[in-house]
Amino acid sequence: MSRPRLIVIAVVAVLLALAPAVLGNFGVSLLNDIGIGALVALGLVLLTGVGGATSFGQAAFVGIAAYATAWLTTVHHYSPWIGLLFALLLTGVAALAIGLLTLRLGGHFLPLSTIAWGLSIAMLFGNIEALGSHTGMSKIPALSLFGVSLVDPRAMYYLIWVVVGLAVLFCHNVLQSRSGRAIRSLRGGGILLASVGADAFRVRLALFVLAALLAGVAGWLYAYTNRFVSPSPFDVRASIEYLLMAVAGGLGQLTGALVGAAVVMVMKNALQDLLPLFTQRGGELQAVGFAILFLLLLHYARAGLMGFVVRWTHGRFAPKASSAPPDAPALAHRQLPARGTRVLAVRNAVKRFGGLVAVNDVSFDVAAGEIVGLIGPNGAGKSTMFNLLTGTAPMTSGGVEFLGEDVSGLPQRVIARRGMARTFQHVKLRPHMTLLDNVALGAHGRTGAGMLSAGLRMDRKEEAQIQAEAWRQLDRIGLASRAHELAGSLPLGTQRILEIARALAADPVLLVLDEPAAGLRRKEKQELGELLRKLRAEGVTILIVEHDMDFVMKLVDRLVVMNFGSKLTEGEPASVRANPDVQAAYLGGAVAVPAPRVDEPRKAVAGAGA
Ligand SMILES: Nc1ncnc2c1ncn2[C@@H]1O[C@H](COP(=O)(O)OP(=O)(O)OP(=O)(O)O)[C@@H](O)[C@H]1O
Repeated sequence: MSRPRLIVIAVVAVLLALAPAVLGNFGVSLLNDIGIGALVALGLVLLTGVGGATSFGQAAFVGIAAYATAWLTTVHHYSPWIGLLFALLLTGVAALAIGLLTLRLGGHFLPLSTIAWGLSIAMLFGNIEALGSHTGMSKIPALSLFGVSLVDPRAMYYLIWVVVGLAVLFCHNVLQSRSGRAIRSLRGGGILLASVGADAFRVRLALFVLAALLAGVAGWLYAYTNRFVSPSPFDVRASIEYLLMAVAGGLGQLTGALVGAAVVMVMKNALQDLLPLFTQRGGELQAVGFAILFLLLLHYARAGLMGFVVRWTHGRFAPKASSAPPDAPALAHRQLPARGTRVLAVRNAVKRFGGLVAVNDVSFDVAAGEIVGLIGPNGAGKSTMFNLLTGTAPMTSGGVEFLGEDVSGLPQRVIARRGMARTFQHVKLRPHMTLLDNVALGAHGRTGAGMLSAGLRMDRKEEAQIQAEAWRQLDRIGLASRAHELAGSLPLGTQRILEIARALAADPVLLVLDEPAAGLRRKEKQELGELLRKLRAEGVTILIVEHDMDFVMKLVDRLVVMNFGSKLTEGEPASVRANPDVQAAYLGGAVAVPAPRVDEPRKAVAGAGA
């Protein structure tokens, strides 16, 4: 960690430690509320800010935990610590059930569904007699820790802020881990994650449960801080307040949760004190005040207050990145099949999009250690074929065998984990992640550390291996010196090469490349060609779609040519080049002479199709 960052953390910790000594009861209670709010907002920073799933129902999880522990300790007189376990269990199970039902909803439907369950859970609290209906439950016993009673808010203060500190550390660790890279890639879409062997739904579900558990811890602390629970602090209005905290502080920064909670709580209290001086309708105006703050933030400070701080410091407080790979043993390597054995067999593949037959009864094989080019004019069905064989899209009929096993119908992530890695025609990198993190994501399917072990830093050994692998692959493509730059800062052509490094980090048997040379300069193309030849020499099998005929002809062992969705022919480059049908497909039959170099098939075909 950088020195200035350590100093800032130390100063904040000392100030927080000294605060109860100098603040009155009101100040301490306010800081307690800020700490509890920060825990919920922390979950929202992860879920909404990083993971891209907006929740308007987080207060319901606070409520579930608060009521669970209140009920267990007041009605059944269990220890508050058993109450904590019960509260977290109930919150986790509720989040799992709600997540399973709603997280597959796309677009605006997910936030809408969070409003629905947020409303219904809060209403439920008010309608259950055993939970005190609308009056709630009081006389929650005080907490005690190592024989010390925490009945005094000053004593609770230390517990709350130690928990907040530990929660921030846990979330920070998670974000820097294998799970964290998957979470940070959620906005890149399910296909990207599946291509590295990850299940986007499971990642989102785990994140949803983590955010709910943070809200659950907040609920447990709430119950013992206030020693009274009633339905209203857990309704959708409270959820919106938590969301406002996360937005105000900065959805992209964990520390934004703390800053946002402080801003919203202080503002809420200030409005509560000030508005009655001017009007009797202070309560209503307070809601208007918050609405205006929300609008101003969305217009002028979407990155929140911490976004300003990050920009102001120019990232100087960012953790110091290591400029060398860690010294760690290599990740386990896959046994590559013997050269010449069949790696891939596509059998009578058909794909229909409504009335359009994009792939029509195509069959071909790819053997271990060869480079096969899939070529054809624009719209021939090459990318669709890639999507079918990688499991990205389902076939209408036909089958695919990979390494001797039928993989037709298997999810993309399962096929990826069996050793098929791909790149995309439209590059799918995470622009705000470093080159190193983007490549490390590729090793997801080879490793297994989950969120819990990452949060507790029990994944150190595996993480060092992943980092070492990512450095190795970056070095292979000549980008190691730029490891800590953001992927979005690279030119498009270089981003394509970075995608290859990510695919290589998966230790593939078959590398499926969709137009890797597009946008590359001459020298970069030469280097790419050298890299692919080197990979072939190492035993990696490569299937490549490419429009640059010069590049393809010099590189591949065999070509499969598609036209209008069907296979036109296949064979060695020289024979394919001399094939009149192929020339006709590329040049529309307008020129019947052999074309030794077809530089721009797109233009030729555009002319042909006209
Ligand atoms: N999701 C889709 N829905 C409907 N039609 C599609 C879809 N994807 C592809 N197509 C159509 O299928 C045909 C084949 O497209 P595809 O992208 O596979 O061709 P291609 O050979 O990869 O072309 P290019 O070289 O331009 O990338 C095209 O007519 C395209 O419009």
